[in-house]
Amino acid sequence: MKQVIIATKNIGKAREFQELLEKKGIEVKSLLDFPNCPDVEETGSTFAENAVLKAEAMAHYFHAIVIADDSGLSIDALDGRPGVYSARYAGEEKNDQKNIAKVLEELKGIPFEKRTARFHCALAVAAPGRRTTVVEGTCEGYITEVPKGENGFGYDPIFYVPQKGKTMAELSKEEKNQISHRAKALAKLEKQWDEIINDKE
Ligand SMILES: O=P(O)(O)OP(=O)(O)OP(=O)(O)OC[C@H]1O[C@@H](n2cnc3c(O)ncnc32)[C@H](O)[C@@H]1O
Ligand SMILES: [Mg+2]
Repeated sequence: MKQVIIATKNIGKAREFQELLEKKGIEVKSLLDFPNCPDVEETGSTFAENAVLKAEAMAHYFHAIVIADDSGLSIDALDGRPGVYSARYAGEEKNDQKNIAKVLEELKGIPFEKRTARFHCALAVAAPGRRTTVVEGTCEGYITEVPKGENGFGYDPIFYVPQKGKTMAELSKEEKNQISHRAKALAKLEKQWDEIINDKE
């Protein structure tokens, strides 16, 4: 079975990649399987820059093909925040509940129709001796006034998906994987899939 390493320590992301790739017959490992691997500083100013930083550092570390995901939520009424700071919006501890509470506080009094937002996902594929490629996907929605739903991770409970009439956290994992920013970005990698998986260095 072919194997891919996803350069993430986020269990929510790792599970989604497992779900998305294992049906293609690809075994997915994440950095959670390698507890001693180093942390990569996300010093870029865009999702794409950060995805490249993570993918290239880990491809170098593992001498293998690595896919990194840098993603986040961009809210129009907050001038695009939390953006690339989504994971740490309410502090270094990366607490989803606190991040959600901060966003809801900042959006207090703003009516639903002005609470437009989108999830972004940049995926970078890196391997030693290979030119790094980047693809991106987005998913449009609205920020709710209260969290709803138990599925997913991160900001999913406050992200309303109009075409489903539910928050992202109320969708099943199959439903989220049909419409998510991550699934859309991954679909764009499909064309390069054979080359990536059957790497000919
Ligand atoms: O860097 P890695 O190790 O991959 O893990 P991370 O959680 O730090 O990941 P990012 O730097 O890409 O930050 C992304 C944050 O954006 C949010 N996010 C990304 N994708 C999401 C999704 O599908 N649903 C909800 N929130 C999401 C969530 O808060 C993530 O922590
Ligand atoms: Mg991160």
